[in-house]
Amino acid sequence: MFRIKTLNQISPTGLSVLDASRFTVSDGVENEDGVLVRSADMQEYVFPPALRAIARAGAGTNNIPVDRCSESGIVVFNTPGANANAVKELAVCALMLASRDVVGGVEWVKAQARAGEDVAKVVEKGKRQFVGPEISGKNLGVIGLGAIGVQVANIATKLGMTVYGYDPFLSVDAALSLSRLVHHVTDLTAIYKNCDYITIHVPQTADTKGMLNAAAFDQMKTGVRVINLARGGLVADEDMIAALKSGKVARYVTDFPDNALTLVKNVVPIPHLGASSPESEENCALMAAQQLRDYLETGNIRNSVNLPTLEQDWSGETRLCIIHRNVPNMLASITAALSRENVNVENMTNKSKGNYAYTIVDVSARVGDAVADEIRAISGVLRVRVLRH
Ligand SMILES: NC(=O)C1=CN([C@@H]2O[C@H](COP(=O)(O)OP(=O)(O)OC[C@H]3O[C@@H](n4cnc5c(N)ncnc54)[C@H](O)[C@@H]3O)[C@@H](O)[C@H]2O)C=CC1
Ligand SMILES: O=C(O)CCC(=O)C(=O)O
Repeated sequence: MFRIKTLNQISPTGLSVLDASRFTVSDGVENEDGVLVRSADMQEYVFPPALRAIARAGAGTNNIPVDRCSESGIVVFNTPGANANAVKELAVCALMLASRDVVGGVEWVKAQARAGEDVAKVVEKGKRQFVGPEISGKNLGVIGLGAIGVQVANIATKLGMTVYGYDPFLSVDAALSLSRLVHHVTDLTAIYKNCDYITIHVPQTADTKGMLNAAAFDQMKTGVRVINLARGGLVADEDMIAALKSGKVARYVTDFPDNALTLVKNVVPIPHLGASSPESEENCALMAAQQLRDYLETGNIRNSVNLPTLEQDWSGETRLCIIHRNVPNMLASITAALSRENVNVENMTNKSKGNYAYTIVDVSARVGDAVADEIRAISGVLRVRVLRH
């Protein structure tokens, strides 16, 4: 029986793949084998001894201490692309909110009604103050052309915008999905200099934190409209507030409001709704739960952010799943340990990702803990699991 702890509300459709005969799922289980999480902050999370995997039902993993997980042999999964359509649709809405002062107008109409005014009459007089430009014919810069950025760039071309896209690590899949109408630029300056609207869709990492700062705003057009549905930390708050006050930035639509920003004029704060559609919540939960289930039951890894994708069909009686550092001599040490114990290897696969690697060894015998302990003792091995067919 595997114990799965949920740290956020996870769609029941996703949880339904965790069969109750093999999985106990709740927010109260202890010494959990796996965690299902959305945005809960796990940075200070104390890992219980049994914890082997964390599945993020979503894209961003900056709420998870990924380096600490890797060092503890804990696999971190996410669900690439599963919520991209929901974010794309909110990005279209954000383009409108960045242009037309719908939010200001709605607040004003309600205030008129509260003040006892005849709303139907006053709107015609008052609406002038909420005029905003159309997006058609304007330039949009998309920073980050991953699952979301590509979809936003493509749909914006259909809304009559001229689109510039920037991503120094553009994947082949993303490049193939990108409309040929999108101008792919290799320098952020091209985005800053040319664009009336800029939307950012990159992960928050040490490299991207605060990338939209005073130096970036200085290069942008006066009156630029900025959309951030990615992460709050990508934008330097103080610099954004100064840019809004000076008129450099005409409006800032953010899915990550905080107290410093929320009441500043021309900020449109959205309560992190990017992935909040039933479709996206189901897609993410399903993918996260399936990946977690498969890893716990078979050792196969799909869509991990800290370990390679590695799937091997079962062949043999016992499966050894070994997470180790990506350094020379590991495979030789593992196979030497197996041959010392007279264990025959049926099938073996090894793959690496950055500083870490993963090896699955299927062996014909029903091996015991002694073999696993011998492999655990190899310098560079971080975690060994023994699964039986
Ligand atoms: N508001 C919300 O509810 C949601 C927010 N997000 C956020 O959006 C981010 C992007 O999501 P996806 O597109 O699904 O991820 P993705 O991993 O498919 O795409 C991210 C892209 O950013 C690019 N990138 C990385 N560093 C860059 C840099 N310095 N400059 C330009 N491009 C850079 C990568 O090469 C990649 O193509 C997530 O990391 C997450 O933080 C994602 C889903 C929902
Ligand atoms: O689970 C959510 O609602 C947030 C989604 C998100 O921010 C992400 O997938 O990175």
